[in-house]
Amino acid sequence: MVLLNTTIAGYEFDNCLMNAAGVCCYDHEELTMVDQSSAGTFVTKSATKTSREGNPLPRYQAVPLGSINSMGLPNLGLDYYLDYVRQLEKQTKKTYFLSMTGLSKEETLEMLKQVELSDFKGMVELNLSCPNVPGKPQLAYDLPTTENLLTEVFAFFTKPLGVKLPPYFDIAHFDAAAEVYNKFPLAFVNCVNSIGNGLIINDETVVIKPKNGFGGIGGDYIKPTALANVHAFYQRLKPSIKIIGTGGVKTGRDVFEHILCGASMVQVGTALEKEGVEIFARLSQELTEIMQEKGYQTIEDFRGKLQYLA
Ligand SMILES: O=C1NC(=O)NC(C(=O)O)N1
Repeated sequence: MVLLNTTIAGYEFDNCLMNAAGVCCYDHEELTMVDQSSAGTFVTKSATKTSREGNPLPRYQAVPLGSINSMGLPNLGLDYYLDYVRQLEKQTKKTYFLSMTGLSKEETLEMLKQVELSDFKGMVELNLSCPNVPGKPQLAYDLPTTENLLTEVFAFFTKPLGVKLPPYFDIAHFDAAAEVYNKFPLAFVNCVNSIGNGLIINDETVVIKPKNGFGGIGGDYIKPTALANVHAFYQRLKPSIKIIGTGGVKTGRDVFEHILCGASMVQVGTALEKEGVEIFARLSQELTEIMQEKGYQTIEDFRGKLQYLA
């Protein structure tokens, strides 16, 4: 009997699959679709203190090998998502993820203080990596500022909290970033957000309007980078900090590889946008078949057990 359950920060999930923030999670309708699918849970669209329109359209384009987006954090505001999840928590034992990101340190701290004072029972995914707000850098590429923020966060925040990270590309950066994250009681790190500021061209024109076409890249293009970030942090972080793997997942084999690299949970973005929530049942079935073939009962039988060449 194969089981796809997983645990993060003492919270049990009956399935190790969920949406990636930003995909199928903008409003009650989309969140309900994920909640009622085979996914183990959902994460909300990254919330800011107040609702945001986001960037001008067209701001998302699917392409054969993935996607490009420069949404610009369109969302309905923290209260909308917090109230919705708190209502759901009254009806079920499931643990949900609330994604958020302030456009300033003050805004981030203010939102987290509001969550801390609420009866929210789930986990926070603090997005430190949005590449698409013009003029705003991907915070987690600035490690001193990130360390300063997390120091102020954990001075008061006691609920489970993880961070959504951008992809790093240099071993020295994996080392330096892990050194920072290991200083904090993080529940998880989520590797990776889209690869920021890519460019996709159709004939002679960019395909999205914001930032002259520059946008975050997802899908097949980013799986090698996503797997490397999952494994690099799995190798470097203290065991209490779990890894969520995101990036390039569209088959059960992709899920298997993320877990092999060390992921305890796997999020689906671009492929979910393309296929809809039925993808979770398909991925679960495909992963189950792979595990059965290999004689694995649970994901712990192979999580992190990527083999190297002698
Ligand atoms: O963190 C984010 N990553 C993305 O790729 N896009 C969204 C956005 O633009 O809102 N945010």
